[in-house]
Amino acid sequence: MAPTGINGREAPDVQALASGGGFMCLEQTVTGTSDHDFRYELLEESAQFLLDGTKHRPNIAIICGSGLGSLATELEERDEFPYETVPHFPVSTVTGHAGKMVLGLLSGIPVMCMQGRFHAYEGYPLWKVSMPVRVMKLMGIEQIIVTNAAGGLNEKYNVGDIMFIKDHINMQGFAGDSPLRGRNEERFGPRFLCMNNAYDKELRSLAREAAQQLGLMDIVKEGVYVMLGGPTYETVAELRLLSILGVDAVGMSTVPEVIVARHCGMKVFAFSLITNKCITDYETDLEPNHAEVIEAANARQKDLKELVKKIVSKMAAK
Ligand SMILES: O=P(O)(O)O[C@H]1O[C@H](CO)[C@@H](O)[C@H]1O
Ligand code: HPA
Repeated sequence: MAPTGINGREAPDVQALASGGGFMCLEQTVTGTSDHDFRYELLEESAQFLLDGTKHRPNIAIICGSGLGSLATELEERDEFPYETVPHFPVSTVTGHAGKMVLGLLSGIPVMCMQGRFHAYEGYPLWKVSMPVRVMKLMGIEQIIVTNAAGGLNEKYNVGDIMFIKDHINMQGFAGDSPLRGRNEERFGPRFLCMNNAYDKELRSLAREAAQQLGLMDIVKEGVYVMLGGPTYETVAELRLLSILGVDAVGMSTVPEVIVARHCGMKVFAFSLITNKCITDYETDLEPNHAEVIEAANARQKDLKELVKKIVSKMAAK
């Protein structure tokens, strides 16, 4: 019988781990927070399951943020895979995140959409939040569009603005956490990863071109995103601090996905839809809430769909 470990779980085979038999963080195993989903072979199983269920072979993926999932409904000849049916996948628990992988054609171009993402505040470790990105890589994805809903901290931003992300501040990284924490999987990428060009300049320039052609440039901004752990919105003091740090938009996602995408060599374009203005003074009764986030996302739905379609066409043509 296998020896029983912490919390009645099977004790980790430390020797196998040390010799590379399993790709999980030893500490996660010992603390009982890993359920072994991190192993390369299991990610291959998720990827193979999706490939077996569709004829589409996309090179481009889109992660849909809060309220932005209807982008996936634009896909033609859709194949949909609820997360609970995909081997080794976590499930989405947040309103505005349908929880499906959708493959199909966007303006005739094969794409893959994550209609709903995973967040750290749902209880997932960062590696699990971002594991679908590795599954995408194993399916052939080379370019990814990461979208989110975010609070506008830059005073010049209005609700409904679209901020192309040019850089981020990885707050979790400051505190010692990372989706890449643990033994490095060389089959995906290097142990030490540079992040100074994480957001691809060429893709951003294509996106600007697309926005220009659609007459959207007056609502397009370019700025710095920060991910906080959530699920609380920020205090006034926290927002004032972030403002001093040079943050333009505040959210609770995206950064782990971008880190993992860059680790495995994908090109990244990302944008935030500004769904609310961050409240930086004490003299107000206004309070941010998720309903307004979804409402603002719905209001900008049409423009976003057009923009993403055009960007995808340009990405496919380059
Ligand atoms: O980042 P996405 O998933 O778009 O969602 C944003 O909206 C939610 C808060 O209203 C948080 O989940 C935040 O991260
Ligand atoms: N703060 C953090 N996350 C968010 C916000 C916000 O104001 N709006 C949408 N997601």
